[in-house]
Amino acid sequence: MPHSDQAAVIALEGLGLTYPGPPPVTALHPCDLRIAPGEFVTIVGPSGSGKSSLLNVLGLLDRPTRGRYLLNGSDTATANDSRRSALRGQQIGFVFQSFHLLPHRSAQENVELAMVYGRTPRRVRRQKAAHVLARVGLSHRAHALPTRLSGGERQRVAIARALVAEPALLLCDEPTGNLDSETAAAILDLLDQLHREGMTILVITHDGQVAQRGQRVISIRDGVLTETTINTEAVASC
Ligand SMILES: Nc1ncnc2c1ncn2[C@@H]1O[C@H](COP(=O)(O)OP(=O)(O)OP(=O)(O)O)[C@@H](O)[C@H]1O
Repeated sequence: MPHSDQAAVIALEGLGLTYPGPPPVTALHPCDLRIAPGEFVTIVGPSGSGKSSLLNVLGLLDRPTRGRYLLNGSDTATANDSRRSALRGQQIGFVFQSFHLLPHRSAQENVELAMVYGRTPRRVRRQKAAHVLARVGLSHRAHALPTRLSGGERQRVAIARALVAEPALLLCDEPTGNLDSETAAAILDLLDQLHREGMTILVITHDGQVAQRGQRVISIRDGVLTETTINTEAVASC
């Protein structure tokens, strides 16, 4: 159980986003949110509620138009683009609905490629990739191409790739959106397992059942965040 005195992985302070237009559209109304290390948080909302806008801001792909966003203690709003790219690479592991794997590279190579921009020697890259593939239960398919893997196995590779740089946050965008319900449940079980191992996880989804797997469930509607289930001391207020 996270403690409120630990540094937050995500701290939003009066963060908001208005697209300039014309006409201007306020996609995110000013909100405060704190996610502590080791939490498993879901954000759920219908189409047009602001999920992608929030994901883009949290993933450092877009800048808020007001407020502050501290990622693992670093103030991202004042950072320049190259610092933000570095923070993104070091602190965030992304998991997408459609996996985004390189089709002509094996599972193992897809994971190794997530480390090529660092200074990790090849031998260590191989070891680390093998280790995370084992962690997601995919050692036996390490040398398969993505086209020879099932949807669930592809998402496991994508999760391994996201984990390999040891990010502070696993940021998942509709991680089960392309999977049948049984496979989706297995992927959510894997996220649960990673959470129990101490990973900080944020899942953004339109699916209420997926959202219920979170330790904290935050709903987003018309750009307003509201905490609906609170199992910890952490609080979101908007
Ligand atoms: N570039 C943009 N310029 C102006 N308005 C935008 C822009 N992108 C999104 N919006 C608007 O901001 C609001 C939130 O959109 P957003 O894409 O974040 O919602 P969403 O919850 O991700 O929707 P969906 O589930 O359909 O992808 C919507 O009203 C949308 O029309």
